[in-house]
Amino acid sequence: MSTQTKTPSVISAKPRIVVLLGDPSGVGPEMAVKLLARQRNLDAARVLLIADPAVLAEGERVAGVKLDPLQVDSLDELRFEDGRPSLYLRDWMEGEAPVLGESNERSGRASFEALEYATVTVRRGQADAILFAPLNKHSLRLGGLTHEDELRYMQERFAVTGFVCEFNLTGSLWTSRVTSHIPLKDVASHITVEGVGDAVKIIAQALRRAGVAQPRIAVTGLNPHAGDGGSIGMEEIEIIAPAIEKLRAEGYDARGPFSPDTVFIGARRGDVDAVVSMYHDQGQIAMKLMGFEQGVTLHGGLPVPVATSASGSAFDIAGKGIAQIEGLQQAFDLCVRMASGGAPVRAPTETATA
Ligand SMILES: NC(=O)C1=CN([C@@H]2O[C@H](COP(=O)(O)OP(=O)(O)OC[C@H]3O[C@@H](n4cnc5c(N)ncnc54)[C@H](O)[C@@H]3O)[C@@H](O)[C@H]2O)C=CC1
Ligand SMILES: NCC(=O)COP(=O)(O)O
Repeated sequence: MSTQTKTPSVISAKPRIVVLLGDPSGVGPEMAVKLLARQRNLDAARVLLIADPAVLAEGERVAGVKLDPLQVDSLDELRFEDGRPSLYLRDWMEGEAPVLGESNERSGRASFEALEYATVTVRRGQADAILFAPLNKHSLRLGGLTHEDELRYMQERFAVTGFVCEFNLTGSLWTSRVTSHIPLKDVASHITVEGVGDAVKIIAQALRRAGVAQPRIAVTGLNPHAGDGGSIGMEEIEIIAPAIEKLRAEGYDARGPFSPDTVFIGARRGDVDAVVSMYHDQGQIAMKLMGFEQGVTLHGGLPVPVATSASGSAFDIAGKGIAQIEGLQQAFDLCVRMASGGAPVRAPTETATA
């Protein structure tokens, strides 16, 4: 990898995006290298890649591409050149090449440390957005994460006290969820009027910023067939319907509760702009079936855009060089648009995801 300094060209006010390689044992490094090998991405933003050298080398080997970064020795000396990624190396793997295709503590620690550095650059005012290639939550836990997930970790690092929530986007359809990465057995006890309200309000606000003046939001039930009039559970009658009523009284176009298995039929038709689900898989199974390859996860409620692909660490294909990057590309494009300010946070096309 060359670290030669090229003659600097004029630096524009392009957004500064921190890019992370994701879990070293998965497809993340390969995906990130493939992404940064696309010159148009380097022309669209000022990219700071924060990486372990052994992980980057492995990503380059698998992707079959060598990057030409501008190496910076410390964040105090951070600088950018047009059309070229800046690279800040940290030796988290202690010189060891990643073991591919499994969760392990070393990879988890490296992913976790990278995440921390990314939040530091934002807190220092050196980055406008964060894009990470797929992480692996089990590895993160082995590496020291004690939070529910990376979003709740970043929430703490950014001192955000309000509600945060993953948005999953496929085409022009958005989803948010009342609960996220918690065991299914705990979901019901976390469904509250306030929680439903938060999940609707956060996505309504994001959609308004994206140019949808009065977002139409479908809310799912918790139980099969949305409880079927109370015969399969009472959460719809006692919690979700009252939450929707309250939201409507406050001016939100919230609708439902709808049967979780069929709500996406109308949503796919364009009947609503967003679906708020009660738990992860109610939304994600539908969304991933509709557009796994282009899917994006945006971390709502943080001070800067933080995005990643809807696809994960894919241990089963790590090292094979076949990982697709369309979702990560869409996530990168979304970071560029959002961090550029003013540009609508919308899907660029119906099939693509933002
Ligand atoms: N962007 C992120 O950070 C995400 C991380 N995850 C994490 O990833 C881990 C594994 O999650 P799973 O649910 O097993 O899903 P996964 O997305 O890693 O894999 C599901 C299936 O899709 C295929 N696949 C995934 N990415 C692909 C790509 N880029 N190109 C071609 N095929 C691909 C895999 O080979 C596998 O058959 C978990 O720890 C999860 O938390 C999951 C989703 C997003
Ligand atoms: N934080 C990224 C992430 O968890 C993406 O996966 P998903 O839970 O939204 O499917």
